[in-house]
Amino acid sequence: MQMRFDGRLGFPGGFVDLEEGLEAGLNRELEEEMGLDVRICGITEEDWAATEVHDEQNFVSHFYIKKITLDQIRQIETAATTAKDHGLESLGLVRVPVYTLPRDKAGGLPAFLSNTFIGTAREELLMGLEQEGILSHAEIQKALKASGARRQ
Ligand SMILES: O=c1[nH]cnc2c1ncn2[C@@H]1O[C@H](COP(=O)(O)OP(=O)(O)O)[C@@H](O)[C@H]1O
Repeated sequence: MQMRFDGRLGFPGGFVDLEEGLEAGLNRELEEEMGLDVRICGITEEDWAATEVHDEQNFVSHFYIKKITLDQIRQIETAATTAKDHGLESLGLVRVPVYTLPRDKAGGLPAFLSNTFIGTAREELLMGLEQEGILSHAEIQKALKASGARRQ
């Protein structure tokens, strides 16, 4: 995820121009915000995961999930600090702790979830973790309970 300019956590992305198309617009935003080399890890239609209509705010959001290797993650993290929007729209990439610290049962993912997220980003994170089999539904519920946050 990334720390946004407004101090909230969210996913890299942004508004897409009608004429450019969804994946092209997303890849443009990923390049601007985190310096993603779209020739190596570009997003395609096959990575689509969910769509949500936001009636009150008058927009539709699309969420994509792409599995990449640890090497690719490292490359992206290294490039991110030289991206066009680094220090402006994006204040840095953030890895998500997907464990709970046994010490206090609230460190790790529960503590991470108690941060402030933009829009439905927390929901999207949890959906992605479950959909990709990284955490079970029960593990997510447990982390949410320990975090004091409620699933929307
Ligand atoms: O990661 C995300 N998940 C879900 N919704 C998001 C995410 N990032 C931004 N949004 C939503 O998209 C809309 C525009 O967000 P943002 O504040 O980034 O654009 P802006 O800077 O052009 O106003 C907001 O309504 C926000 O709630």
